[in-house]
Amino acid sequence: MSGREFFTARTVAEALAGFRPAHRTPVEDVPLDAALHRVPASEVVAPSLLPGFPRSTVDGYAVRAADTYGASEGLPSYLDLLGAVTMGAAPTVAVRAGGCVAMPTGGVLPDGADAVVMVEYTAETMPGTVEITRPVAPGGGMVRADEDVAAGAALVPAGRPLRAPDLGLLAAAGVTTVAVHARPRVAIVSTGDEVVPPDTVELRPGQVRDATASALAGLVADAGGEPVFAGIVSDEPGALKNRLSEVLPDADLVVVSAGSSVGARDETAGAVAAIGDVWCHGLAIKPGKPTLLADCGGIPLVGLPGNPLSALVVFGQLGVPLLWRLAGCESPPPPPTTRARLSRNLASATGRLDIVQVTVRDGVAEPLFGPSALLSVLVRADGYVVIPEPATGLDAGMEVEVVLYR
Ligand SMILES: Nc1nc2c(c(=O)[nH]1)N[C@H]1C(S)=C(S)[C@@H](COP(=O)(O)OP(=O)(O)OC[C@H]3O[C@@H](n4cnc5c(N)ncnc54)[C@H](O)[C@@H]3O)O[C@H]1N2
Ligand code: MOO
Repeated sequence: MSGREFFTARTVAEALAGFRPAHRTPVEDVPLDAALHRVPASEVVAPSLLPGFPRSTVDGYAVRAADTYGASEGLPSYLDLLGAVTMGAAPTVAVRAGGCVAMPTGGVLPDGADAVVMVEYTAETMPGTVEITRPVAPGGGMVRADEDVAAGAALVPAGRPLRAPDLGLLAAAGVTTVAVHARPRVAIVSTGDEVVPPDTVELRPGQVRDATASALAGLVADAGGEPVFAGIVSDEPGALKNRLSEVLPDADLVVVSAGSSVGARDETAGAVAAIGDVWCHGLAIKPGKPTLLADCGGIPLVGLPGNPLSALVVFGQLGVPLLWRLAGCESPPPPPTTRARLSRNLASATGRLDIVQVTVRDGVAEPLFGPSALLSVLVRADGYVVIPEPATGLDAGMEVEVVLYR
């Protein structure tokens, strides 16, 4: 191994801050039913006010608030019933002093009215007269024409993945297509002479089925990307460089797993250096030290460790934020978390980010140990605890934040 070492070890914080290829996916128009979780390329400005008319929020009577001042059960105000508003239609009658108009929830407030008294505080004791037993302030029981969305206001911001209520507000405003960043296409390349496709029935001694590509495709899809399986490349010199040249033109991000350690057959760093600029080779993270980041003519490339567990941990920390950024989102939606007490001490080295898999039961986070060659550790975990770069460890009994898997 002499002479072979990682040539630029960086911290994860440095990588997140410093490895920022400018590439963004192109913008496309999609209909609302395909827009969930997509990232708007620019803010969508409301074409008109919402709700667009002053609107009752209760069943009752539209009034002039001043006509209800001082009203009580003992001393009601008496108002003339001037008519009724019909749902989905313009009022045919206005409210004048001393009068009121029957209102359904969601109806258009008639001219002259500035509030709606709830039906519970009224009584129609005589035909044509309404008794009001509680006062209402101006603006009570109604919303203004521009109270949901004002003129020129943004319906949804740029750069934040669309959520279900966003789709509702866009629909309410009559916006039925939205300009979003295309899903980043992520070319997933596995390497290694021993790695064979998952549908291989009989394994020869030493062969392993490609576990990483399928799992990475799941993480990519979860983060709004489009996984593209780019096959398994042998350790033969030149093979990886050739495959990378083929996949780069159609990719927004390239992910290569294995071959980035310091072993004699580890070809990734050489192949990548031949076609791009290596930003770092070696990252201060456990697991995942043999990570490589490169810029291949503007397209980011992440070289992941061979162990599937390590590959998935690193992709979660670096690949996922990178993927969102490619799609125009700088602050991806945070994963769910929970607070739990740590069951035992955890050691770390200062300057290194540690990701520790845990189970969580009854508020206790129990670390799962085992070499990163064991993918089943990730399957058993409920989530992970981060030991931050400056820390030398975490103490048993401490309350920690567990990032949960969904
Ligand atoms: N002398 C040292 N040896 C190792 C070091 C080190 O620092 N010094 N680091 C270890 C760590 S940590 C890891 S992680 C691995 C990473 O090595 P590579 O990135 O070069 O990956 P490989 O050696 O090719 O593979 C490691 C392991 O993972 C299996 N593998 C690879 N690809 C797949 C796949 N797609 N699906 C399933 N399994 C896969 C492969 O068969 C190996 O067993 O290096 C350590 N060694
Ligand atoms: O860092 Mo390796 O990536 O620990 O398994």
